[in-house]
Amino acid sequence: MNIQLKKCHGSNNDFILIDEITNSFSFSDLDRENLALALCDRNSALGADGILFVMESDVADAKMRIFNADGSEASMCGNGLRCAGRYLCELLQKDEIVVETLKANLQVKKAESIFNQIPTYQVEISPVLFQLDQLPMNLARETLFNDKVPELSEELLFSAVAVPNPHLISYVDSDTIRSNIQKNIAEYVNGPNDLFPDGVNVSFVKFIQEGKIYVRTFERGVGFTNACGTAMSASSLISCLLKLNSFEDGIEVYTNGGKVRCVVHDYNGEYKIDLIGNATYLYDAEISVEIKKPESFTIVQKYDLPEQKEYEQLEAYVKEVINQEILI
Ligand SMILES: N[C@@H](CCC[C@H](N)C(=O)O)C(=O)O
Repeated sequence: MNIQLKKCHGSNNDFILIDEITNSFSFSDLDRENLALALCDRNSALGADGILFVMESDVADAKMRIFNADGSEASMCGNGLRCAGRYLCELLQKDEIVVETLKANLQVKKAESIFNQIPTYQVEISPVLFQLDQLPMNLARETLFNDKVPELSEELLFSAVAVPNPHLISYVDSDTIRSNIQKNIAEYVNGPNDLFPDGVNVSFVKFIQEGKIYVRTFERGVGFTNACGTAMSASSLISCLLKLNSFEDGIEVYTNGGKVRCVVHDYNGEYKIDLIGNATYLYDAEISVEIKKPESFTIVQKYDLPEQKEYEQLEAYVKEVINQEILI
């Protein structure tokens, strides 16, 4: 069969978007898993952090499902929702829509450009759950907020939160960011282990100054990525709870893949986060693929799209900030 796809990114967290609304593919979940394994493989002709499948929904304007590069399905993807949200807004010719995801129906809207003329979308990140059984994380306590987990480190303080995909967050200094500590912890909790039976996204965060943080994330099902939208949102929330930042104020979140703005809302102890950032199209392509043997897919045609040029200016600016604040 032939599949038309769009390659896109949010903060250089890159995705293959497959439209199951316009095309009636009737994939099974095993097909989606195998497509993710084959098409996201960085040694293949495509390569990506995940596949976004957009579909019809009975309860919202449309549905998005996200499959990680290792074929696992995640309940949410913030950077992916900006890309799928843009695609769906354009398809449905609306500026504001509701998208069904695995665990929640989320608002998406076109927003003012975050930098120059870069296409920018705002997505809702919720629900926010602190109970450890929601991640799940096996510790003999109900929640984990800025506390030690001796199984992981004798020094670092961790917070655990599901938004609703699971995140483990530690605020650290630049030396720790540059060390192998994050890699070792993240590989441990994403391998066979007793603490996180389903794995977890692991972020190390550096507070730069009020309203400005840097986040580096090792994603469950992928490895280190340029950025993770739900991780940037969860890290912003933790920064407010740590009183480093304020609720309702914009927080500029820097990553190796770019910069977004997060606004954390506190509705009487119920939290929601707005994640505002780019949704950039890289190219359109058509592949020929045997669905039972997707690893032997070939590219039939590919059209590069011009948007990345503008994004490169944001990348240059962000690189300067990271060099000053993190590397030195
Ligand atoms: N990159 C995403 C999150 C993708 C899912 C994650 N790897 C998981 O398994 O939870 C984002 O932008 O939020």
